[in-house]
Amino acid sequence: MKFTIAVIPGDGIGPEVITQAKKALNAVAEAYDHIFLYKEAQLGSCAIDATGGPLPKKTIEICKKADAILFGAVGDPKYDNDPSAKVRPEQGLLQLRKELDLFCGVRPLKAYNNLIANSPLKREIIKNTDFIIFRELTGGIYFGKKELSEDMQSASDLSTYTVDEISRVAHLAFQAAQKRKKKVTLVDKANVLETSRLWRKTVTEIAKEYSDVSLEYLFVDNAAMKMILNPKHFDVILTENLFGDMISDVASALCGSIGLMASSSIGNENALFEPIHGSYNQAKGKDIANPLASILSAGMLLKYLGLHEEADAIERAVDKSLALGITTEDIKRKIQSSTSTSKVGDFIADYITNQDDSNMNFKNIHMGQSTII
Ligand SMILES: NC(=O)c1ccc[n+]([C@@H]2O[C@H](COP(=O)([O-])OP(=O)(O)OC[C@H]3O[C@@H](n4cnc5c(N)ncnc54)[C@H](O)[C@@H]3O)[C@@H](O)[C@H]2O)c1
Ligand SMILES: CC(C)[C@H](C(=O)O)[C@@H](O)C(=O)O
Ligand SMILES: [Mg+2]
Repeated sequence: MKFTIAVIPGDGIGPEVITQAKKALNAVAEAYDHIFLYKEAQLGSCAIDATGGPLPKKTIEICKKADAILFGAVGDPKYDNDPSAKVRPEQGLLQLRKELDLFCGVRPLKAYNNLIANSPLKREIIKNTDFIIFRELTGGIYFGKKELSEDMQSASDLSTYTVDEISRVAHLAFQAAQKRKKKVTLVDKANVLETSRLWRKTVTEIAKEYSDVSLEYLFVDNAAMKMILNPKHFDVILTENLFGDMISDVASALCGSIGLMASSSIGNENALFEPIHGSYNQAKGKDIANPLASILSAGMLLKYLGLHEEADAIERAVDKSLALGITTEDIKRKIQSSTSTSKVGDFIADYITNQDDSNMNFKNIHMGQSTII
């Protein structure tokens, strides 16, 4: 089959990790006889440099025409460290989410058996953790009116939610729970925020349509604590935009590194796939960033296109790289040395091509100073 994929490498480590995800997609294309046509587009700091704005019109056009979008990361310290900058790279990503109405952020977290020792949590606490965050992505405080007073002595960000905005993401969360352990945890701050109370009321009503799914409520501060003390408590977490951003980074740390956590941003017409991490500019160009979150995002993209077997091939290759310890430094095992971003990508692509490891020459895969055999 033939698919057009919009590819937005973005800033910092974005291009490096997206190169590895494309290697995996190319290996899938070859092994399963598909054609992936890549249309590259700019977004973020690189787009500001090239066009003056973070989201060129051309990028929107390319994304709208594509079957799916693969995205790296945005952000640059020159904007992070300048609170008065009016144009910012992140605005490009937020505008794209809004423009394409990508209202549902899906962020799965699974504890890999081969990485249990890399978790900051005790083995018995992290083992078998498997939950998924449904994060509302186009509403709330991210998109409300922002104001800075003329004397610059006060500022405000407005958070607004409508019943419709809450309902559409809630339905997707309940439907996902029906295929999993049948439990939705609504994470909010209903003891303080009016928007959270609207979330509770709306989600409680919707839950009646899913009698096979149980609904529980947790305040976000308690949820963050529980995620560390007892992550197995969770199945599907449903939450608003800002809380979803925060708890997904907390979740990513549980399995050992944010460099492992993939995501999709789903709308009715389009879908974008991206690692949840940022542009990690300290690592830019060093070939040390973990590419697995991007590679796994490419796997989610394949599932979205209906290519389930192909997505499984990516997941198997990732599992194998973890089993063999062919990993970047953020998840290396104590007794092993790490390898580079590009070598991890090469391994994954080779493994997909060969479908197993019997034809592979591991001697080519250098583990820092040593080789793995
Ligand atoms: N979706 C996005 O594009 C996105 C997400 C988060 C942050 N940002 C932007 O990225 C820039 C940097 O933000 P930040 O430092 O807060 O977050 P970050 O995710 O870029 O990095 C935080 C830390 O996570 C680790 N990390 C991140 N990606 C990794 C990878 N692939 N492999 C190994 N370790 C990894 C590193 O230890 C890093 O110091 C900012 O400009 C921010 O706005 C963009
Ligand atoms: C870059 C930023 C706008 C973005 C967000 O806050 O949504 C990021 O942190 C994420 O998690 O995708
Ligand atoms: Mg984030």
